[in-house]
Amino acid sequence: MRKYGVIGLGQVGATVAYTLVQQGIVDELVLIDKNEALAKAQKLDLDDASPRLSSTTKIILNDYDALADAEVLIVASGNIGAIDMNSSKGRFGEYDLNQAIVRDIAPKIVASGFKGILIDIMNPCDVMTDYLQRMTGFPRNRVFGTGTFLDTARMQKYVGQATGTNGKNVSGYVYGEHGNSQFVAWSTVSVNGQPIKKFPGLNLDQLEEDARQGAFAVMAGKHYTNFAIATCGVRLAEAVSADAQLACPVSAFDPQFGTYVGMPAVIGKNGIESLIQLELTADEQASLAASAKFIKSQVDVLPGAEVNA
Ligand SMILES: NC(=O)c1ccc[n+]([C@@H]2O[C@H](COP(=O)([O-])OP(=O)(O)OC[C@H]3O[C@@H](n4cnc5c(N)ncnc54)[C@H](O)[C@@H]3O)[C@@H](O)[C@H]2O)c1
Repeated sequence: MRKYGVIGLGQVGATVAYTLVQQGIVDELVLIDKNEALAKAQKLDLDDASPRLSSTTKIILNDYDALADAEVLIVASGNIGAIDMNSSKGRFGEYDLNQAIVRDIAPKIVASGFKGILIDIMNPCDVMTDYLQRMTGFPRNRVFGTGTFLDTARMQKYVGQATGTNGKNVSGYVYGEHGNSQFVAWSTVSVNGQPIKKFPGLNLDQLEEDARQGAFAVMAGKHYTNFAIATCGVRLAEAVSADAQLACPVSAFDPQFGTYVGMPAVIGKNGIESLIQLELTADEQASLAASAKFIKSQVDVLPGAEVNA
């Protein structure tokens, strides 16, 4: 029996839940949101789909205890309305509100006896992932964030468009913060197996900026993003369940920096199975260190963050 949990049933959590139910990925799904009416409505809506689906998912509502035997817990709580599109704070518009969410949910997750892998989506993603790990005290391999998995998909899409290639055939990674200090490590990027430097005339700075601003391009029209991030979250959860040993960029704890930061890692049944340390250029290494330093500075000041630092 496969059982997952999702905390936060707004645009992102609801799309994660819908994907899991619609694709028959889980047998049981624990859905949790502090907004009882919303949680109930999401369950009703998903249950209404059940007679038309080829699989059946049992949905358990607002019961932390039911997480005890869940394999994966996806944290998609947050306050998307706190992000001001016109502010340079970006995802840090949610910083104050979402750190309080961590302090609310972390003890409840621990008390539930949850023993699985926790995947954080909540923004600012690297900071909240690190804080969740510290406040739960779970081993670091069992907690990771979606990090730059989505930013890397955006980079693949834009590089694919610029080179007339399907983005699936673009490899390489966006490193660093899921936020302003992220960067494309161009030394890792190739198109159909050819290094990016073999494609002259590309405006790499613009492509990097397009990937960095990808969320805001979507938010300009609908004030949230959901499909791509839910796809990323579900893909990572499935990689855990299948012990896929999937190499992909996520927000993982790097002892070198003492914090969570976006970098390639191998995902399997233990969560982060290993970090992939690529030989970056000196500039890329410096950008990664600077991004990690910024993330750590934002976590270290949070109440209680010193406990499991
Ligand atoms: N990492 C990424 O790449 C990425 C991409 C998109 C969105 N996000 C983030 O995901 C989060 C969710 O986005 P959204 O658009 O669904 O936001 P949303 O505001 O629509 O939904 C958040 C939900 O969390 C619930 N919630 C708040 N506090 C809670 C608590 N203490 N316990 C349980 N539930 C609680 C709210 O009731 C709400 O239903 C945000 O932080 C957003 O910035 C991250």
